[in-house]
Amino acid sequence: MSDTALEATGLGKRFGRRGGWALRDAAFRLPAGRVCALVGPNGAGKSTLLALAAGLLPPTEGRLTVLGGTPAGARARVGFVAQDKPLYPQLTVAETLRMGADLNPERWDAATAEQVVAGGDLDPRSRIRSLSGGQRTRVALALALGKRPELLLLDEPMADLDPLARHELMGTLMAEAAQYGTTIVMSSHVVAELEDSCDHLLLAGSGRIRLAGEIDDLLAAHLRVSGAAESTDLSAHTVVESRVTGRQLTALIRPAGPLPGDLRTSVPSLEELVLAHLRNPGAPALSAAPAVTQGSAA
Ligand SMILES: Nc1ncnc2c1ncn2[C@@H]1O[C@H](COP(=O)(O)OP(=O)(O)OP(=O)(O)O)[C@@H](O)[C@H]1O
Repeated sequence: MSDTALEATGLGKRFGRRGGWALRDAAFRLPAGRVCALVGPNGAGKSTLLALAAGLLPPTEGRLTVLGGTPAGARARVGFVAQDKPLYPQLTVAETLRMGADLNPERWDAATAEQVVAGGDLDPRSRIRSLSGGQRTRVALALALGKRPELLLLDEPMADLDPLARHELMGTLMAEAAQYGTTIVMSSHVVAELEDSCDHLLLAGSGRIRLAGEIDDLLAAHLRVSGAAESTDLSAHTVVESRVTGRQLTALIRPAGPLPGDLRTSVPSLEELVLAHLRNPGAPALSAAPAVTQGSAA
C-alpha cells in the first residue's frame, strides 16, 4: 500500500482546445491517512481536481498518481461523491444500496451503508427521485462509504445537509478515517467547519494550487503581525495581506527571518489564513509538504 494518496506534478486540465485552464501547474503531495480540506473560490478548479483524482477526466498535461498508481487503476479503491450527487432516480434507497453491493462484491460494507441511511430516518422503499437534496446526499455518502474506500473524494458533501446531519455525518467520516486509515479529501466553502476535522489543506485559486500541506505546518509558516504603520518595514518578508487602519498596520506574513521586536505577533487561525489568501490571489504560493515521490504510475 502506497503511503501517498495523491501526488500531482505539473498537473493541468483545460476544457476544449480554446478553453481556459481549469487547473494548471498543480504540484502537491497528500500523504495517505490524512483528512484534507480542499478550499477555494467558485471556479477555482476544486471539482476538476476531484474528477481528475476519481479518474473521470484525463489530465491535459502533467501527472496525477492516486494511491501509488494511475487514477483509472485506483478506481475500485476510491469513493467519489460528486457535487450534484448523481444517483438513479427510479431506484429505491434499498435498490441503490443493493446496486452498491453488486458493484463492489469484494469490498461492500453493508452495515456502514445501512447505518448512514438509517441515521436519516429514510424509508428504504422510497424512490431516489422523491428524496430531498440532503437525503440524496446521505444516500450518496452511504454508497461511497459502503465501498470501504482507501481514498474518499467528496465534493461539497455538507452543502445541503441540515446542521444535525452535518454533525452526525462528519462524525461518521472521522470515525471511518480513524478506524480504517481512509484518506478523505473534502471540498467546502465553510472553512470554520473544516478546522476541527482536517489535518491537511489544499487551497485552489484561479486554477492554481496556492497552499498545500499539513495545516499545522502552514499555520506555523505564517504570522499575524501588528505595529505602528510609520515604522514597520515588512519588505524582507512575504506579505500575504497588509492593512493600515489609522496609525496601525496589521498584516499576515510569512516571516523570512527575525522580526522587529516592537511588533505584536500571533499565529493565525485556519480561517484567517484561508481568507487572507482568498482576498489576495496574487500572494506567493506555498507548498509545505515535502514532495516525496512514493511508487510510480503505470
Ligand atoms: N465540463 C466543463 N467544460 C468547460 N469548462 C468547465 C467544465 N468544468 C469546469 N469548467 C471550468 O473550469 C473552471 C473550474 O471549474 P470547477 O468546477 O473545477 O471549479 P470549483 O472550484 O469546483 O467551483 P465551485 O466552488 O463553484 O464548485 C471554471 O472556470 C469552469 O467554468
